[in-house]
Amino acid sequence: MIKVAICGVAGRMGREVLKAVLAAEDTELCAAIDIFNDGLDAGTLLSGETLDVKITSNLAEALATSGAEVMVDFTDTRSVGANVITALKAGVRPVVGATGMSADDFAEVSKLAQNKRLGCIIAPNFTIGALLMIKFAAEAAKYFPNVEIIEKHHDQKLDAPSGTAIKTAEKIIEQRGDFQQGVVLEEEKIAGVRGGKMPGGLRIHSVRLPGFVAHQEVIFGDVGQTLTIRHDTTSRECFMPGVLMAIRKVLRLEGVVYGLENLLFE
Ligand SMILES: NC(=O)C1=CN([C@@H]2O[C@H](COP(=O)(O)OP(=O)(O)OC[C@H]3O[C@@H](n4cnc5c(N)ncnc54)[C@H](OP(=O)(O)O)[C@@H]3O)[C@@H](O)[C@H]2O)C=CC1
Ligand SMILES: O=C(O)C1=N[C@H](C(=O)O)C[C@H](O)C1
Repeated sequence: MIKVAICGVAGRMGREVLKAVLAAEDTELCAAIDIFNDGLDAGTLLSGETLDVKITSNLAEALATSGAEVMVDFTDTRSVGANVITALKAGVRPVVGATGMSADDFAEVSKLAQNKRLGCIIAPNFTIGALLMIKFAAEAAKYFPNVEIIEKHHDQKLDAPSGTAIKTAEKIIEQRGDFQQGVVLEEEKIAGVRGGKMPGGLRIHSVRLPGFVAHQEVIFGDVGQTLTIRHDTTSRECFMPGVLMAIRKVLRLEGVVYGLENLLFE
């Protein structure tokens, strides 16, 4: 059994991971971490059945006393870097779902994972649909270098753009090299109206509204035609096969793997 600590366990994704870890035959919940609910049994987050694992806000202590082998983090952009650094220092392998880690924290995490020879998976998106969308978008960019990304999420999301949109843009930019899109003389009459600008002029537009879960369109344009690659998430269960795969694979890795595509499409 793989001993798993879940950080951010009381959140939308944390609860889903809790269900998945309890249901899988080869994983076992050993620690449950969240800011509030200290001392409550983790089972209260689901049906109320006692799991004999108390929720705690003290990550370092939870990792030191629970025998955790893997820490799954679905906290948020503000906390994820520090949590992952704490896990690696404790010799625990992180599977990171929370998006928006700072570049400085990413660099420190990479160095720590390498020096300690510990696996660490940082995955902006765990769904097969999104991974295929990114793969197909990178392929299309060879032929359609003009492209913009629209991502739509629920209105409680803290980071913008989404980690998935950033990853998609990075893969497209890798394919199209120094290509520059758009008109140099363009003027924004309302600041931000053209979205966020990535290298080469690739724009990302972030929509935040109740009613959405997670959605993205990658729109390619050429003379007289457009091509749209679109992915829609309608519930959070779809992330779980990827999370469980990462929990299993991280045990055999050394260093950081950024993006599940590196493990799926090897
Ligand atoms: N990689 C992927 O496939 C996916 C990634 N995500 C990402 O996962 C993250 C979580 O999303 P979601 O579940 O919707 O968010 P939620 O806000 O529902 O959950 C986050 C939880 O983490 C808690 N938390 C925040 N900081 C800490 C900390 N330092 N220690 C312990 N717990 C903490 C929050 O507590 P409180 O509410 O009190 O602040 C909350 O319970 C986001 O970054 C999101 O972008 C989401 C879906 C899929
Ligand atoms: O916050 C979310 O909900 C999601 N976040 C991830 C991201 O930022 O890409 C993955 C998915 O889009 C859901």
